[in-house]
Amino acid sequence: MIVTIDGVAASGKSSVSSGVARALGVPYVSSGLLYRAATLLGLEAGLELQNAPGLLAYLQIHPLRLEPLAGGNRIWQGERELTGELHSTRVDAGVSVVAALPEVRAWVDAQLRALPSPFVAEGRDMGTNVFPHAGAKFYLTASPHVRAQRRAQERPEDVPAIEAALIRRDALDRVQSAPAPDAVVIDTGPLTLDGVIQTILAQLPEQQRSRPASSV
Ligand SMILES: Nc1ncnc2c1ncn2[C@@H]1O[C@H](COP(=O)(O)OP(=O)(O)O)[C@@H](O)[C@H]1O
Ligand SMILES: Nc1ccn([C@H]2C[C@H](O)[C@@H](COP(=O)(O)OP(=O)(O)O)O2)c(=O)n1
Repeated sequence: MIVTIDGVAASGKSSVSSGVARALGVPYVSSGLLYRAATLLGLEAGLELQNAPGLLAYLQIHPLRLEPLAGGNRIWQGERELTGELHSTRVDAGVSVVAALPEVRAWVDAQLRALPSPFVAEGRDMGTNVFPHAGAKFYLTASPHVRAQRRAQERPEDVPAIEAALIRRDALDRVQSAPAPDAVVIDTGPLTLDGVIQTILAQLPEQQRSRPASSV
């Protein structure tokens, strides 16, 4: 079975997906990391981020490999691990431009659809576009201020600067970020991380919840 967890930036998608995936004993798949890695490579290559043909040609020559694990996803370009470089302010600022390119979206979607299920997939359009037949779909929200306060633990900027950047990115990502009509929408603002994870686990079909945890 595929479980999708979509939502706005810093709503808790990757932390929640990791917790749900661990409980189910399956990997989780971070689609955002592929957009982030494409952005990093485009910036490093000095490409205009709107230049879809140039970016795709570069990605064909330097393919990326996503390693989905329950504990955290890793991403590689050959022997080089990019994971630790993907959550910088510079990548945050450029990634929405890259994610708006239909050619790049098709490239990401093809990689995701080639992955063997079961898994938990997180991003923006997992439940709408990439895995519309997923067995369970969730969509996480929280106010920009709550999200900025959370992100401030991980970024050097202060809360107002992070909040402004999140609002800007919400607007740029809006097209692909609508919840699936059959997704359960969860406001994570009043909940702890574990509270969100338990809310999702409680709504999964019984046979899914009782899967023994494996060592993924
Ligand atoms: N319900 C929650 N309560 C408090 N902090 C949370 C909650 N959900 C996520 N966080 C924290 O907020 C930050 C952003 O979460 P993350 O999983 O990276 O979000 P996303 O993948 O949507 O960008 C992380 O530091 C995470 O630990
Ligand atoms: N399925 C997806 C996943 C991410 N994106 C875009 C939107 C976001 O701005 C970036 C980065 O997404 P990611 O989930 O890694 O990060 P945030 O939670 O937004 O901080 O990629 C997308 O358009 N579609």
